[in-house]
Amino acid sequence: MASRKLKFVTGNANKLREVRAILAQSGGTTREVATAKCRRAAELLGGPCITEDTALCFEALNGLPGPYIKYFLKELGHDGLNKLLVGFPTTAAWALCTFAYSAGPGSEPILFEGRTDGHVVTARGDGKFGWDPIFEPNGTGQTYAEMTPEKKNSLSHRYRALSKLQEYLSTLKE
Ligand SMILES: O=P(O)(O)OP(=O)(O)OP(=O)(O)OC[C@H]1O[C@@H](n2cnc3c(O)ncnc32)[C@H](O)[C@@H]1O
Ligand SMILES: [Mg+2]
Repeated sequence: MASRKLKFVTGNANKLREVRAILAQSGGTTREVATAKCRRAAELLGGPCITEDTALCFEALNGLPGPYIKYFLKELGHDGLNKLLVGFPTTAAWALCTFAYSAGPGSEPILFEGRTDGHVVTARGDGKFGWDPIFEPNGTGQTYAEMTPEKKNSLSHRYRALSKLQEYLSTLKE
């Protein structure tokens, strides 16, 4: 199957420089992890599939733990993740969700990213899901764990990525 590389068309070198910088910031590694997972899933399934990866990125640590958050959370817990940032000038962080769609084995996965910006805080709320208690999206005054599911799903990294995926899938149906 022909690979479908997406091309950014511009005659403006400044646009290109800024788009490159912003994409690099959103994590080359995150996209590599998401692409590899989806490619492998499509091979194993022998058909089209969707996978999802979630990263939690600390500004003070240049985006780490990023896609490795699962292991950091497991080993350090909510408290340990807060302690990681002691001594740094900022607790700013962003949650990044990457959906990957593959049309089937050998077909290059297409990625859909959603980002929500916020801060890492001392755990608050009823934490049933991962790092929800320690992530407070900007302007909400609540951690993900303190929000109703409806509220989280109206502003979350996952909601934003899924909107893009949904839009793409709706164009395939035509
Ligand atoms: O099989 P997969 O889909 O990979 O599921 P996973 O649990 O391994 O998930 P990831 O590899 O994406 O790792 C992300 C980590 O972040 C956690 N996580 C993912 N989405 C989250 C969210 O919306 N709120 C809080 N924690 C989340 C999740 O529990 C993992 O510990
Ligand atoms: Mg995983």
